[in-house]
Amino acid sequence: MPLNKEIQPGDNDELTRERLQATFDTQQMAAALWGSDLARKRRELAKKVDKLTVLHDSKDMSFMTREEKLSENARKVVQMFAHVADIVEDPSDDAEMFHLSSNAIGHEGHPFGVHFVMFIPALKAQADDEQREKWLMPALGLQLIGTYAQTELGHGTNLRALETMATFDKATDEFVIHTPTVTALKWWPGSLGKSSNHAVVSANLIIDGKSYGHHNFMVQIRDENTHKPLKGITVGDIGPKMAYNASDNGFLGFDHHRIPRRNMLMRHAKVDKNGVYTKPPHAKIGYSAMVHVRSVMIGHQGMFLGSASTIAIRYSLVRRQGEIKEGSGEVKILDYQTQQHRLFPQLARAYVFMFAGKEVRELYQKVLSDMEKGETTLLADLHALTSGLKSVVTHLCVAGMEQCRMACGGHGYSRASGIPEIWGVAVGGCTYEGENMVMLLQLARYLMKAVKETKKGKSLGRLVDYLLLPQDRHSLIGRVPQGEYGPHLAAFEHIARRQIFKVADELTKLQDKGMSKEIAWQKKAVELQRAARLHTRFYLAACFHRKVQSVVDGRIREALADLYHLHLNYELLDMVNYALEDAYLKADQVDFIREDMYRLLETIRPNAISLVDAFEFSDRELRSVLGRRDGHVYENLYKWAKESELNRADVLPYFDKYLKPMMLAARQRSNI
Ligand SMILES: CCCCCCCC/C=C\CCCCCCCCCCCCCCCC(=O)SCCNC(=O)CCNC(=O)[C@H](O)C(C)(C)COP(=O)(O)OP(=O)(O)OC[C@H]1O[C@@H](n2cnc3c(N)ncnc32)[C@H](O)[C@@H]1OP(=O)(O)O
Ligand SMILES: Cc1cc2nc3c(=O)[nH]c(=O)nc-3n(C[C@H](O)[C@H](O)[C@H](O)COP(=O)(O)OP(=O)(O)OC[C@H]3O[C@@H](n4cnc5c(N)ncnc54)[C@H](O)[C@@H]3O)c2cc1C
Repeated sequence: MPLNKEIQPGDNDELTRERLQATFDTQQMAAALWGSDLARKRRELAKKVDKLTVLHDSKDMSFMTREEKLSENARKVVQMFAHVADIVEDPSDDAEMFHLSSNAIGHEGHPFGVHFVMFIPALKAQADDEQREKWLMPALGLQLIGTYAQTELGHGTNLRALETMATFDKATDEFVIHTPTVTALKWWPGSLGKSSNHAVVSANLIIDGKSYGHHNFMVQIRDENTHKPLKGITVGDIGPKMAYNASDNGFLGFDHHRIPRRNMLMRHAKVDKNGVYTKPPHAKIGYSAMVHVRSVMIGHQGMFLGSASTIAIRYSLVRRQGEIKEGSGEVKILDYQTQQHRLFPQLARAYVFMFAGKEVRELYQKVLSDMEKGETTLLADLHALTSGLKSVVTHLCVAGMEQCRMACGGHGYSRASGIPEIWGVAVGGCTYEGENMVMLLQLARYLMKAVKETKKGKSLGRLVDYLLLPQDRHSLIGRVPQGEYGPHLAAFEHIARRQIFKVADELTKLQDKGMSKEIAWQKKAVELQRAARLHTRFYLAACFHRKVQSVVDGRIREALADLYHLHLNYELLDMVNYALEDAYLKADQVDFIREDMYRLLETIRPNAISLVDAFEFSDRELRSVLGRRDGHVYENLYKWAKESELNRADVLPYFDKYLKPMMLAARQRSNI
């Protein structure tokens, strides 16, 4: 059977020649990336969105004001829901809906962003059956628009310091929600500023003067008809951000606002009409909406990096600049080793982040179904895994996207490339859902506990089983036949294990000297977050290995294995100091890794375009002139620039108002 190579009439010949070199079928690679069912659904929904003009951007968002962006995306999201039954197979499938939303709306936000990402998951996990009936059904049916209001002006990370109060009033069977200080104002919730009319609000539960810590409450914030804030509620937009400006992130304050007792989400923790409090089965069960987003972020961040890699690699095959051999003509910039070294490792990361995203979602679903039965054993594992992945993946994604931008030279800096907006959205991920450093330290806590168990000969969980294995003193990289990469993966494991035990020992030594546990933790915090990063990077490499092993088609497995081996080499070199510290690797082995990496760059080069085609991002979804599938970049860059609002007239008023008078005056002075 001929291989599918994504060639279409009207494509730039350069790209067609590139595509013809592929050693694999791109649709089969797409199936490996997304899963065959989702890959098919994505392809079909993209075609349908192409035909539905009401879902198309009315103009490029780069040329819009913030209010125009909000209005445009509100229009599109409403149209999207109006046509949803004709476009997707299963509107309750988050993945399918997310891809529809990426195609039709893009990534700059819309009024239902946090509604679907946090508000609904919070209700699913934390509302009891009666409450689900009351709010979840209307929320799914779009009868209300919700947000998740947890962060305050004064505190986002330290949830124990949140100040918003929910004081139980036994006499009226109500909670009084109150914002006692300016720092207690809710700050940041997506779509809160101008769009939402309901919020899941985190507030300190106070009964008879005793605080029970923060819990989640359903609060209606705006009138359903007039959309005006309800009495006792102050709400508004927090202003423009680095990116994500079609979202109205907002502030929210309460002045002794009363809600019924049954508005506390009571699936796990409960308060009865006498003010008797029932504890949840796990203290952090109320954090489940955050864990949900962390788990979905991994794959989505992989998509962002995949988008940037697609843009940069396609453009690098159209752009010619300079000669490698004098007189032989200008080369495609992707033929430079430096360009390949800049881009292919990012492509490999995008692949593994998407694979890890899939694995972590499976674990999340398992934990969620366990939670339904009151079983919470795996919650700590999931929290540790998502905390580490969330932090490492967002950090590497934005670093990788910046490489992609720079790899596009000047045009990468233009919004026409599409990279600045997705970079801006992705970089937010380093902060939202738990600031990265803080979340790494959460994983480090788990790892330190795991060390304690290991010393008793036990494992804390599957993710840390490797801590029980003995440490090898020397790596076998370069000492086994070429083409065997087991020792590379073993090196990731070695580096992670060594750092984890090293910092655990250092903590013990400090405490043995009389230092408190908390101060010792502070003294070793940087080393602890390093341990968490190394553990996560080992997890990612092992995940890539599992994926390659699972692929049945030989051609796909071979092409994926090239990316996997490049990933092993590139990441090991990035962390090589850890392996040199204890002479686990020797200089000749590091040279071996480098040379193998350069070899792999050459091997991957002919497959480069098909490896990015396999993401199957439609042009509508990519929103990039540089990353166009057909490769017709230059004529379209010119067309795009002409759309700039500055080109509406040859002379703009500011010239007559400021510059002309200044120049006239200068000329007059020089004539005197
Ligand atoms: C229109 C159609 C659309 C369709 C859409 C379809 C669906 C699409 C789906 C998803 C899309 C997803 C994203 C897509 C990307 C798009 C781009 C833009 C989107 C923007 C959206 C942004 C949303 C962002 C929202 C937010 O940011 S909400 C606020 C988040 N806030 C935080 O994360 C706060 C961080 N802080 C904390 O979590 C905690 O305070 C802390 C740091 C963990 C410490 O907590 P605490 O003080 O309470 O605990 P400790 O004392 O430190 O620890 C005690 C023990 O508890 C353990 N622990 C802590 N947390 C947990 C947990 N969650 N689970 C389990 N255990 C936990 C901890 O480990 C300690 O254990 P111990 O054993 O060591 O004692
Ligand atoms: C785009 C975007 C969307 C958001 N959407 C929402 C939303 O819908 N709902 C919502 O409730 N919130 C939302 N947020 C808020 C977000 O969750 C918080 O900003 C985030 O959790 C970080 O908290 P912070 O702002 O308090 O940072 P801070 O904690 O003030 O972080 C500042 C610095 O202090 C360090 N630091 C803080 N604590 C520690 C510690 N214990 N140990 C070591 N270092 C520490 C951090 O590492 C960081 O370097 C959003 C934020 C963004 C950017």
